[in-house]
Amino acid sequence: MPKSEITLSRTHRTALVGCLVGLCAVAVAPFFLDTYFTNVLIRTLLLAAVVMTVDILWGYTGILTFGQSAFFGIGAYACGLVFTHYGFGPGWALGGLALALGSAAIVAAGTGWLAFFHGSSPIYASIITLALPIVLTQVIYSGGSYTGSSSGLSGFPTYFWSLEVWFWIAGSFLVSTTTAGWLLVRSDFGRVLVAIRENEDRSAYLGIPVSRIKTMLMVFAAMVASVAGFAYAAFSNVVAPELAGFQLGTELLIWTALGGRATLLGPVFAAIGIDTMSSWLSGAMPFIWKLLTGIAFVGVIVALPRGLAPLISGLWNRLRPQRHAIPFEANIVKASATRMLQGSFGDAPPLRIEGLSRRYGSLEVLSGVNLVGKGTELLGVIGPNGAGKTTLMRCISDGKERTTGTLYINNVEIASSSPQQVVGLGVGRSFQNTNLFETLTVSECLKLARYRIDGTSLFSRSDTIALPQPSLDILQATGLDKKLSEQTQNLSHGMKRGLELAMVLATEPSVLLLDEPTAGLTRPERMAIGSVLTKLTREFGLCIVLIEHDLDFVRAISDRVVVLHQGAILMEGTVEEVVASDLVKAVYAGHKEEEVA
Ligand SMILES: Nc1ncnc2c1ncn2[C@@H]1O[C@H](COP(=O)(O)OP(=O)(O)OP(=O)(O)O)[C@@H](O)[C@H]1O
Repeated sequence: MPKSEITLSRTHRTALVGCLVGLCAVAVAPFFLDTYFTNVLIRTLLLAAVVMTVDILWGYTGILTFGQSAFFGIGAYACGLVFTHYGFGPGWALGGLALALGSAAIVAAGTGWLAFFHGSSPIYASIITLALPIVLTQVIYSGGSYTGSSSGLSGFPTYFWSLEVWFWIAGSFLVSTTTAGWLLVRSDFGRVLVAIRENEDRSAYLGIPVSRIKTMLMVFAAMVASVAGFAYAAFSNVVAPELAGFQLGTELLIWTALGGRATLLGPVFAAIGIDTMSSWLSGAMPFIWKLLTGIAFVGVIVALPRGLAPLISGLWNRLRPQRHAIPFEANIVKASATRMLQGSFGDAPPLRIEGLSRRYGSLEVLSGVNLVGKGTELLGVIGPNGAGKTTLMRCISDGKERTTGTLYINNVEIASSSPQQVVGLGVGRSFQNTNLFETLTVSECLKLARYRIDGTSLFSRSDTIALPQPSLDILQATGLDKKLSEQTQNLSHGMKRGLELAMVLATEPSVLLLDEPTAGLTRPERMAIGSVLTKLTREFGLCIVLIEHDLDFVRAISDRVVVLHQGAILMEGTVEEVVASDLVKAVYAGHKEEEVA
């Protein structure tokens, strides 16, 4: 059996064992607890499940959300409203639960649509999620006798099961959702979430639908929170605006931070510990308990900015006998019948630009650019600093960048397509600055690049990555094929550039935009990359647009050269024509604009 299969089954086995241990603990715990603590723990276990969703959203995906309390409140009020105003019984309970799930999903989808549009900043999403509980609380306040206004609803008919039964329901819910969350963050999809957190723009330029993934994640997290809220209302027989409020939303974040972001179990245990302790302190020291918890919170954040879980796992790793983890070994194979390997993208020129301009306020960075990039052609774009070369790349790879003009990729107008949609049209872009996912391994990065074509697994890790031949060539030329389980932050600069190129090629582009791909590389590394690029045009029919300052490199590999100067095309021709041109020499010598014109 290959190693990777052992790792894969290990993950699921660990999840199964963890789930069973958790369920056993839940089954026996009520027999060791008094009534007061059982009561407190039922609420705490339900809130811990909500904290787990906050950790997936914030810790793993980087969405700082204050809004999970709103979904908890939606679930609680769905229960309170249905049981108070409409009816009580199994049918009504199921109807209320469906209402909770549906309302939470719709509100979360609306919030995601508002917060995660292409180009929105993370702080914008935080402000939207901050507004959500505030708005919802106001809606509850203005609901009069229907919502119970500031007093909420209480005394409605519900299931008055014993505390043990409610404890088992809350505990099983927490254990099952946490097991699912644990498998999710360890799966291939979990790596996609980390990639979005680490470098959202780069993820989009690999064709990953960042906004859609974030919105879907928010919808599922909201649904889990709403079920917890529904169960809490049915158990406690009380709903109040505070359940949907901003204060609870902030507490959920604090518990996540204290437990340790992106550790999943840390925030879950922190929620259980802190909420239980707070309940005890509020009874034992009613006047100073908030001060004490505040001081403890500040102390932990200052001393342990990454939370408690990394400290505890560090201590545990020191104490237990050293065991070497089996690294996750990916099996790289050649992708069969890829579009690239067929070497054909039809008769139309892969890239056509007509009348392109880009303004930043009153500054016109590009004006009236017309350009055609043919298949099997390496088009060098040169020009002095600030000429507009990178802006040109940005306009080709993002439909919302340009001010005017029309762009076609393989005869399809890009209109106002987002970067991931432009990747779908066949554009691959590498960046001027090496732009990778620092904590992911080489194989995880390559798998990300195949997301658009091969999809991803939600609850498991696949050990096989199918790559097109040019990606395999780059891996071999740079030695990356021997470093598949290495984190990218440990790679040399040359290897990082190589990996970036291999990732872009893994998306199977027909138009490849390269912004100084050999900057900072040694001569042998430049030669290796140069020969791969030449092969890409000759054998695979790609249209490559290459920005370079190294004129010798451009001369060695380009079929045609375009000179940009002050946002306009100054000259276009063969390498020899451009190099011999007095106009170009004058531009590079820094002569005044009038002299050049
Ligand atoms: N977001 C922005 N807002 C305002 N001005 C910008 C913005 N981005 C670029 N510019 C300006 O546009 C001009 C062209 O920038 P660009 O990065 O495209 O040049 P370049 O030819 O790629 O230069 P280099 O070779 O130094 O990378 C510069 O004057 C730059 O200051």
